[in-house]
Amino acid sequence: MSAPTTDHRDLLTWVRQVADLTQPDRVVWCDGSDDEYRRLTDELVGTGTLVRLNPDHRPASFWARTDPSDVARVEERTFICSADEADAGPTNNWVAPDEMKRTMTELYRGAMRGRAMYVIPFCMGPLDAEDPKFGVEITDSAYVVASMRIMTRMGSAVLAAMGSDARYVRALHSVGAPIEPGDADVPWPCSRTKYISHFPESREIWSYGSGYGGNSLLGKKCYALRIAGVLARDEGWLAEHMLIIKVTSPEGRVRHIAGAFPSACGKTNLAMLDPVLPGWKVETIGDDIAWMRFGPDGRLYAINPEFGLFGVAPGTDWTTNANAMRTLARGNAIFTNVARTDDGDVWWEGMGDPPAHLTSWTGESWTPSSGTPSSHPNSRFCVPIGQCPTLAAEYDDPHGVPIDAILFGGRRKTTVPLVAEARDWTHGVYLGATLSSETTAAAAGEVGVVRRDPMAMLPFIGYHAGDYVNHWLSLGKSAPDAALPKIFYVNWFRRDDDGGFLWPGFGENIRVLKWITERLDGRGAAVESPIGLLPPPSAIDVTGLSLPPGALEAALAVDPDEWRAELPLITEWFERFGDKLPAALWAELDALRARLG
Ligand SMILES: Nc1nc2c(ncn2[C@@H]2O[C@H](COP(=O)(O)OP(=O)(O)OP(=O)(O)O)[C@@H](O)[C@H]2O)c(=O)[nH]1
Ligand SMILES: O=C([O-])CC(=O)C(=O)O
Ligand SMILES: [Mn+2]
Repeated sequence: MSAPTTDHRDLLTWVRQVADLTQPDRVVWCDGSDDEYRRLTDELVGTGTLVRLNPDHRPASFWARTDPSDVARVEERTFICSADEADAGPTNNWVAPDEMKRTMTELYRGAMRGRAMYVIPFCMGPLDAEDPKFGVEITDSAYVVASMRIMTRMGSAVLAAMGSDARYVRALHSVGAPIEPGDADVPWPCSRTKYISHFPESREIWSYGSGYGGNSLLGKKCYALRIAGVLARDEGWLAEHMLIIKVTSPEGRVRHIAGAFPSACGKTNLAMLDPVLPGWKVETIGDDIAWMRFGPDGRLYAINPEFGLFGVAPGTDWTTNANAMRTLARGNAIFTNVARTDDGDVWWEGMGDPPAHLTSWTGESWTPSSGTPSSHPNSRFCVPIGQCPTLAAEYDDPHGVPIDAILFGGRRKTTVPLVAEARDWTHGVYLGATLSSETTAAAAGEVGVVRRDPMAMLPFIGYHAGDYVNHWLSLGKSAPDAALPKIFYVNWFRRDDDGGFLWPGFGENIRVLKWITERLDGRGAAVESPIGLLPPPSAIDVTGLSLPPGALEAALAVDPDEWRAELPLITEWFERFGDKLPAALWAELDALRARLG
């Protein structure tokens, strides 16, 4: 941590203006060094925000508990403040930019009193990219600085690369909890008033009141999806909520697959898949965000703009996601809202049998008979992606990897089969635009409610959702058909009558990926169905898998009655887009209705 070593005038001016407004005790320019990280985490241990875990179990790792009101993204308090209200569309909250800035300026006034104000220069994607995507986050949270160091490329090297005039996204964050003279700080400062605001025209992010990941690590959803999405629309590329993997067959055939699933619906797990089929290899490139642009050969190339993993803890175990467990075993992790064992390790639901005693995410003594989960369902681990044993060598390549297939997936108990293939790009965009999923604990609000979530981007589209699906359609026209990725629709979460999962998921998902790669190779059997091309059950390799009789058939089934019941829901969804809904998507819906009879 040092004085600014930059002559970037615009940045220096902005930092001074923010300090004048927010009145911090001191301004700290973050250099991203190990020393700085050690100092910050020591301070956080001092304030009780972090608890150091037992280094025998978890080297250089920490346990954090949030305020119980500050545990997830707050979609109700997230705003797209475009100049024109119409540009925010039917799926976003909108407030006029001037009005939002007036309101939030008053909230920021004096908001950092008694605190340090940290300046974090960061870059989304490799620094040696042709057009590096810089940002600077100003925050009064040391937890945010420590987390941003794991999640982004940040510090002195970024500031140097920005030179004196690089364009950057201004990302301002305050927990909104000034410390008045004589008052003590609390372990998790935050405010009841929360705003997560985006100004797409000026490429600014203003966040207030929350310290939780998606609301405060502004390089992630706010920049890499909502602001980058607007840039992508204007510049002809895609900023998507997708994992990226490299899949190698036993014959050595390499395929790259991107997949969009809503929050807490399986991206991190698929990104780190440990294949059960012999000879198959899956390597990780990204687990949450993909930036994709067409290369000179007409193919779509994807990079992961992030530097770390911010994964859902519950359900993560040696049996479900051994690679995540291996990544975490190397240490350097921050665990938020999980439970702590008496000997200084972490535990969460899904990690085998519970220990006899824990300290729960709310800080209370917990035993298996407590009757409540020990960890919050949206508890998270934050860890450098470089520690992932399956990280692909291509991860750092600024040109990215050519995408062969795109998966759209949701969490549906019924209706949606294990896998279906789109007939063509337009049909695939239709499948993405009508994607539905049950809500999860990743966002504040009710859990388990089916909602439409276009391309798993509902909370992250920074402009009109109709323009967004149109952008997808028009990109399909800009490349030769043969070069476009094939699109598939998947659902790992279908249930049987007793409520159990019909498909075992996790490492077994390689069986579905195998069929997908066979389809890419022009092999692999497929049968027509009203919703797309389906594998006959015999086309899924179930060697070594014992499923209950009829389970695979049930997982793959398309029930016309269930799909007829979807039609009015899809119609209602499309009507929300008004005249922005591309005619081609209405035509797809009409064709589906006709096929269902
Ligand atoms: N049954 C089943 N559950 C799964 C599967 N994959 C993931 N899950 C569970 O779904 C939850 C969320 O999975 P993640 O992989 O963390 O989801 P994500 O899409 O990365 O979530 P975000 O980080 O919020 O974007 C975890 O509890 C997983 O254990 C699967 O194939 N089958
Ligand atoms: O953004 C967050 O807070 C966590 C996350 O990855 C998601 O919700 O999709
Ligand atoms: Mn994830």
